[in-house]
Amino acid sequence: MRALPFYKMHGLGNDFVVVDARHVPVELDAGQMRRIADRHRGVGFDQLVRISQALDADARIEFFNSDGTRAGACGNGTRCAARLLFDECPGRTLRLRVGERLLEAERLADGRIAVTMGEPLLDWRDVPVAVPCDTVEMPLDFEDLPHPAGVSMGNPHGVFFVEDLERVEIARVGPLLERHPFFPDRANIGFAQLLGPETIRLRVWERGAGLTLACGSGACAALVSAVRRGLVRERARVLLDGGGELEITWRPGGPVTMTGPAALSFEGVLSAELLDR
Ligand SMILES: N[C@@H](CCC[C@H](N)C(=O)O)C(=O)O
Repeated sequence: MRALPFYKMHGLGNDFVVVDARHVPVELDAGQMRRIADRHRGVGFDQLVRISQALDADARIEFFNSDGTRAGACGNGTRCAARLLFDECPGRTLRLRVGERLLEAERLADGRIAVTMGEPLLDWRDVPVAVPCDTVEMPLDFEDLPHPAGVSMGNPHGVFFVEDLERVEIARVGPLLERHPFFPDRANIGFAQLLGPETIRLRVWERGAGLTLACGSGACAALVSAVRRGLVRERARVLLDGGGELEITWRPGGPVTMTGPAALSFEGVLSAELLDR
């Protein structure tokens, strides 16, 4: 494959290689993606984001984890793709096709991007989890962790509300929970601590990418779970490891909205050597 231009972007430190396949076909296999994701020999990313044409939207956005697997949603990556599209053609709103979902993005006057992420799926079969249950509090017994909540934002999330985030060994328990038989499609594992009536601190072990500095869909899942448990009302600031925050809102029965920054770090070219199959 010939050299391929890319954008290196991030949302609160959750970082992406973004490729534009709207005018040239870009097909990367899992091996190529893992090579590009390698932070020593490649470029490094948590997710690769591919923008392509859509018949029913301004663009189609797809996401791939650093282990080469596909992700059905990515909040921070969606804002980054929207930022590129807004830079190219400033306008009030964009419609983005992400899997089955049609998302809407808006660039605010302060430069942040607001995305309507669609409705959370809350049935146990939709998360999915292996055991029929109420996903507000799921019967997963794991060490001394409390029972998690389950949510799909187009991708699976388990959210554990803990008293003290510093006491959770995320790098150890994250991979065990990601691949726990309770989550048949694996899952993104969030650990949330309530800091106030409108403030949640969140750390996420991401499926297929490991511990990341931020996770947009994870922030949506945490807010939805906190609302369902009566811990917050319909809005919260979610503070992430990368610094900064996402503002998430959700009213039961409606879509989740996520607002936050999207940064362009640099533009580059993926070498033919890196893209060799
Ligand atoms: N970083 C993302 C979520 C990425 C997807 C995830 N690892 C999966 O496999 O579902 C975000 O900002 O939402």
